[in-house]
Amino acid sequence: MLQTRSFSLQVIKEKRLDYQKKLAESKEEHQSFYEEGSVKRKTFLDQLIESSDKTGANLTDVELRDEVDTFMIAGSDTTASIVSFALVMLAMFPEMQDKVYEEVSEVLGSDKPVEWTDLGKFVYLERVLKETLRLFPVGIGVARSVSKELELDGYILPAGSTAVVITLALHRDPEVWPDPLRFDPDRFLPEEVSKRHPYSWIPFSGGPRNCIGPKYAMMAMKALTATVVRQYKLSTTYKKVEDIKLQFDVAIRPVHGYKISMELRSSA
Ligand code: HEM
Repeated sequence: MLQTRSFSLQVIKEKRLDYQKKLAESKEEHQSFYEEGSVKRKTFLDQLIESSDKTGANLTDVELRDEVDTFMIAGSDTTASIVSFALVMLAMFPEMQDKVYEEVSEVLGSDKPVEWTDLGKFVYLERVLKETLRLFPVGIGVARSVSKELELDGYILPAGSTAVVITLALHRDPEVWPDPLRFDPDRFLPEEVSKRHPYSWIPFSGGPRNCIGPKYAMMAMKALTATVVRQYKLSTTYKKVEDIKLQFDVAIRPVHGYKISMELRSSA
């Protein structure tokens, strides 16, 4: 981790020097540094360096690195972990795996790679991923500091205290989710969703400081899961959701690993 962080810092220093050099050149030549309107896209780091400079925020290299790290950790570990849990679920429930395979084959045909325009058509896969996010919501909960005294359901939360919502407990509450340990993607059929409180499913948290990446995350998870299921048949020694004992580090993880066997499909 330390090595990665010093590597990130090195990249940031170089990018920043590059930015300053190009900025000076473009001022001399009265050109836009980033070729506005052209097809050339800025990377996330380019955008950060530029806006830090233009807005006068003047983030230090370490602050920039922390922003980049937040994106990398918040955006990649989370998605990877949900896809891994989803693959375990599909391995555990072969009839659901078949359904996903059929959907993916129908949309993609025999050898077309997944494209952005295909993702909206993976409706059953989306329900599978949502049900996975319910049972294994990555972050165990979300915390907020209480800025002024608040009465909630007859309880007083004093100013200065910390309020924590344990997402995992909410997502497995039998009053909200009947038979909560049953993996059932059809809980996310529109007619079922409309029966529940909008905040009964909050894997990305809620309110003004919720996750910024749900749409991108869903796209990435669909693309990855579809690509794997299309090529491999999955199986696992796990028999039921209760068998997956969880440990809580920064994210929820299975104590005994994801335990998936993959067999290349004959049509792949
Ligand atoms: C399955 C994938 C993901 C899950 C389950 C997830 C979940 C969460 C949760 C629970 C929070 C805490 C929000 C709060 O405190 O209320 C959060 C924050 C955040 N997430 Fe995600 N996330 C995912 C993917 C992503 C992706 C793909 C990105 C970036 C592209 C991202 C960027 C962020 C950032 C920057 C924050 C901090 C927001 C803030 O403090 O204002 N996340 N995420």
